[in-house]
Amino acid sequence: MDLPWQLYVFAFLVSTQLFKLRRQYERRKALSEIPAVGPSGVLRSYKTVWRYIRDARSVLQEGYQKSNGGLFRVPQISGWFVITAGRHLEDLRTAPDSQLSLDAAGAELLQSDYTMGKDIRLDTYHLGVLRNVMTKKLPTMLLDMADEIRFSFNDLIDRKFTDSPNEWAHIRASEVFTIFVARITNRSFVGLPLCRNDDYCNINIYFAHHVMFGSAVINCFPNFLKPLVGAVYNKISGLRTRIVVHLRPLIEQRQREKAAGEQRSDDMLTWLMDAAPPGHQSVEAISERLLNVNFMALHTTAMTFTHALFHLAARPEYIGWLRDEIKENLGTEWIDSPNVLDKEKIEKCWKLDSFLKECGRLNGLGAFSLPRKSLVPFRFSDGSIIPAGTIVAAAPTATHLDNTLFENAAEFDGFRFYKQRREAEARYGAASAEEVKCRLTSPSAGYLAFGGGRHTCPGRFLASLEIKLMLAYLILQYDVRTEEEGVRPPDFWFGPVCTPSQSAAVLFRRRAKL
Ligand code: HEM
Repeated sequence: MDLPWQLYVFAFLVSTQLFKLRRQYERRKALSEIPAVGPSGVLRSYKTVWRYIRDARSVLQEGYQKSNGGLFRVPQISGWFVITAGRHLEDLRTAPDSQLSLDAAGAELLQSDYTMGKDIRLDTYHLGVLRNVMTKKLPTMLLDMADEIRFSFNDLIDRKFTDSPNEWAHIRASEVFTIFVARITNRSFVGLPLCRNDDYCNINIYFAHHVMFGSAVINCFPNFLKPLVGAVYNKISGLRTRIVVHLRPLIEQRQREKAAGEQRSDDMLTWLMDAAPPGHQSVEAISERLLNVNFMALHTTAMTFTHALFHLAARPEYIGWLRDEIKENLGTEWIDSPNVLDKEKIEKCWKLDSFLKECGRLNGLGAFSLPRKSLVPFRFSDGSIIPAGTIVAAAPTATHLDNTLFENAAEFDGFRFYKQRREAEARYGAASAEEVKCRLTSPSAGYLAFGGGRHTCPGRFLASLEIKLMLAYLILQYDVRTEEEGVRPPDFWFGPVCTPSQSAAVLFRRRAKL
């Protein structure tokens, strides 16, 4: 008797799921030595999974405190994540990619092969461009960014004012400053006029939603169905195709200019085209690469800026202190003539640097960071072992609230790092390792806003410069306050992800004189 084909498919599906469950069971057994947050039984651990979805920050905080600087694990729908602190965090930061891999973690957590495209994992040439080319070009990028900042403040903020004197305009900060950052960043990624094109900016902004939502959907399906679900999802979303429509004319023009030996634009698009190895040079591949670089650059920078703006608006005393420092180091001429700016002058604003670092300490991107997947059984320096296939990460919020790392850790002190830096300078000299450690862009085992170790964010120098310039312009040109005076709008948390309030407004008032 012939069995119906549906039965074969059913048997295949059941056996792949059983195989998966068996692997999960073995991994669960291998991790049983590591203390768990909440009950560790298969069914009872789901209580903590639910708690994690609603309030990941407190789950990670509880694990961090109970483990006393050791490893701990938190349950997820798909198994357990192992979280590091102290010396284990140092192991995580320094482990080679062949043992603890960021790309493999991205492939699992973000389903990057389907949401972002396989190319970005198969060849990471964009990292070389960010670390080497972009960082050297910052002094010239700065001038373009300053010009775009002036345009965007005129276009997106000043238009909200009528002519009445002393007027306060309500600005929905998250929404407006995400558009700001998309324009300013893309001024040095693709130049004018594309950086001001609304559709182009929106594609880049919504790509983050595409990745986050897509990974949640695709993760619900068994591995063998993921390519199909991924293809359907990309077709429906359409963003990866739409970006090519905007970039094709620019890329083809630059290809023609290069062939003719002509002078080409000096921007991210050109640098990526020059660095792309064979097999990654098509218009589609370059467009996708730039879309992915934007994915990593835009929301991170916009959220960091907005968090800082909310702190500033709730604590007006800082506005005066920072204004004095900005005037002293940058003057005011650059507001109308960006050409007079230089990077060194901005770097002299130590109070601004410290203020931003403190904002990043207390209000970062979330409670879970530095995700890595173990490709082999990984041994920590104290001998603890996690099996291959485990997701391991750090808990930045809990680390940043650790009183043994930061005095009065729960308190906001905008000049905390400024005071430490002045002290380090006096004791060990300017540019000493101790002084450098206090800077916004210096990661450490206790400061994780930009990740750490071999994968420390390569865009942090650009982000720092961009945010400082935006804030400097804002502080010189406007007074700001929160809707409820002195009260910072509460952050929005979903699972381990933190964003500044999406609905809160900041009140802006134009200053009569600088
Ligand atoms: C304030 C803004 C930013 C914050 C807070 C931030 C934060 C981070 C964090 C936490 C990581 C993970 C590091 C790790 O796992 O160890 C990361 C990685 C990364 N960031 Fe940023 N980032 C920012 C801006 C940018 C910008 C502007 C760019 C690009 C121009 C960028 C490009 C990247 C890339 C490519 C990676 C992956 C590095 C790798 O694979 O080795 N980021 N960033």
